[in-house]
Amino acid sequence: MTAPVLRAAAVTRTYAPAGDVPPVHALRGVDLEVRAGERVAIVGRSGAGKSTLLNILGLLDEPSSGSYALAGHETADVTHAGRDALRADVLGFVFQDSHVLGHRTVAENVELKLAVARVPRADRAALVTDVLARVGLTHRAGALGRLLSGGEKQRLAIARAIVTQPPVLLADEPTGNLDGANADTVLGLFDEQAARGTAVVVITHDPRLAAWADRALVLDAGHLASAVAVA
Ligand SMILES: Nc1ncnc2c1ncn2[C@@H]1O[C@H](COP(=O)(O)OP(=O)(O)OP(=O)(O)O)[C@@H](O)[C@H]1O
Repeated sequence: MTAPVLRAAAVTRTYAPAGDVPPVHALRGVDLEVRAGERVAIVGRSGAGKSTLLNILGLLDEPSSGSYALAGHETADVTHAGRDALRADVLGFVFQDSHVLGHRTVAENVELKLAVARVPRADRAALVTDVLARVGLTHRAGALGRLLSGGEKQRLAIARAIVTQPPVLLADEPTGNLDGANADTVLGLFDEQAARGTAVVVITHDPRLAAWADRALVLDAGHLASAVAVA
């Protein structure tokens, strides 16, 4: 079996606020391995530690203890600059509110991601064209981001996240603001990406996403528990 593309081992994260406030043990020893092409949903109540875990998986935060390896790199051994490069090369992010740049066109929104990922300028236009076709936004390529509908914005967010063909796609409530049809479209795009070998990890309140994933895990008070039995 192939090595996991993402491996968290005994990860804890304790927030230690200043003053008399007691520390918060947001993650209490999380083990997680995800392989290429797997679709994993992590569900949990508000305050369970989902954002904390996503921040660590996305290299936006570091564990208090334990280890996290991404695409074969032990992240504790990576320099600050190395983390930025690793994030750009290995990760795609999709957030609930899409973070689309409203005053840039759809095509520019995608091209900016390629620039950050240091893709040569000469290669960018073809990649933008290809990914906009995949998410069904070819006809909106010249439209400003702020003029898109909610579903279109989320498809643009996905286009940006997948245009570099990252080995790992992390999504935070990716269907939270969408109606059923648009949510299905988003999950269909994730399916396609997983079929291309990307590991897709979705963090959500929505138990329906557990039914979509290959594997569903429950985060409860900082513990990541066994797969949920999906009805
Ligand atoms: N910067 C911080 N300082 C102190 N405590 C924090 C901080 N960030 C999160 N927490 C606490 O850590 C715990 C886990 O928070 P986290 O945001 O990871 O949960 P969540 O599952 O994402 O919640 P939600 O679904 O409501 O966004 C909560 O008790 C929260 O109050």
